[in-house]
Amino acid sequence: MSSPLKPVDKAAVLIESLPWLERFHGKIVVVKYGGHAMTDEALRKSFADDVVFLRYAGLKPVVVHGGGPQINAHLDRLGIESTFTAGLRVTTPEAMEVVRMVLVGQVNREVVGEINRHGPLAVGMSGEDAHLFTAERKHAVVDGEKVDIGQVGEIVKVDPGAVRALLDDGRIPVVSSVARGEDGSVYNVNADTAAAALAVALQAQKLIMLTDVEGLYAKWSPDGERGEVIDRITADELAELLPTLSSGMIPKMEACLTAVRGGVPQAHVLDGRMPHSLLLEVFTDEGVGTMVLPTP
Ligand SMILES: Nc1ncnc2c1ncn2[C@@H]1O[C@H](COP(=O)(O)OP(=O)(O)O)[C@@H](O)[C@H]1O
Ligand SMILES: CC(=O)N[C@@H](CCC(=O)OP(=O)(O)O)C(=O)O
Repeated sequence: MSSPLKPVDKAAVLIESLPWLERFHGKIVVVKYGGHAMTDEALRKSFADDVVFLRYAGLKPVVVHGGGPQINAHLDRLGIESTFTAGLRVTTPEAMEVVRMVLVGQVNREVVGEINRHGPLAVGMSGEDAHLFTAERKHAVVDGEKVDIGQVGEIVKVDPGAVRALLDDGRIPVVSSVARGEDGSVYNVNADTAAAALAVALQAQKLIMLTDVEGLYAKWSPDGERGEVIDRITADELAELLPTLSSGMIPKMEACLTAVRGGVPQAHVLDGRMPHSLLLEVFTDEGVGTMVLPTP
């Protein structure tokens, strides 16, 4: 295959990754793979290639996947209405059955299958397996008021033993964001929230969120307003900005804040629609998207 790059430029690209390879060798990176970044076949393949690349480059990637659009499609097919409050799906017992079926039975299998085209690397798990996530019922807060949103869970305990065992065995854990309560109830956990909780429990070096925008816009409205993409923000600055955010960015940026305040050195929001954004973030000097850092 011919390439527009001269050999010397190819070598420059490869060598640019050396400091990052050194820095992240053997380190855990939690990647949140959003449902919007998996709607296209080519993107699913490039995501799987990137995760396998990270693994063979000596990092320890852990994937936590979402599947919001896939759940919506299934609920539509069944004629079940679904709404979101503060970025979280209001989850009736009927919707919970669909959420679990789609995340664990469909999306998880697809992500595992795509990665395993490269070899026996990925192992799928639900947050219910080996008590990975224990959750309690969560309420949303809208205009200062507590609002009931059904079987939505807030993670109160993470037991990452099974994930660590898979990493020690050289595997790539692929986790669905469904959790159990102490009382045996099943909960729908936002996948960003689940990824952050796992990144903290594993003391990951990075949390990377792949979504359907370039990063966090300084200004955003549903009718098309877009400000600049914020390339770096500290935890304290983000905490100040949080009350002004809307829709899916609320759980996503809350998750970045939880991760960084919980000891993860960097959390990133990247454009999952751009092929190989994951590799560019980890292995190049520029970085892409929005990076959240601890407040110095
Ligand atoms: N300030 C903002 N910057 C970027 N996106 C925003 C912002 N506020 C709200 N959004 C919305 O949040 C969406 C991402 O959240 P979500 O749809 O939950 O993604 P995912 O499925 O990847 O988790 C964006 O597509 C955009 O519509
Ligand atoms: C409570 C809640 O909102 N759960 C999410 C879980 C999936 C998810 O988070 O998917 P994305 O990452 O693709 O948005 C939902 O039901 O859609």
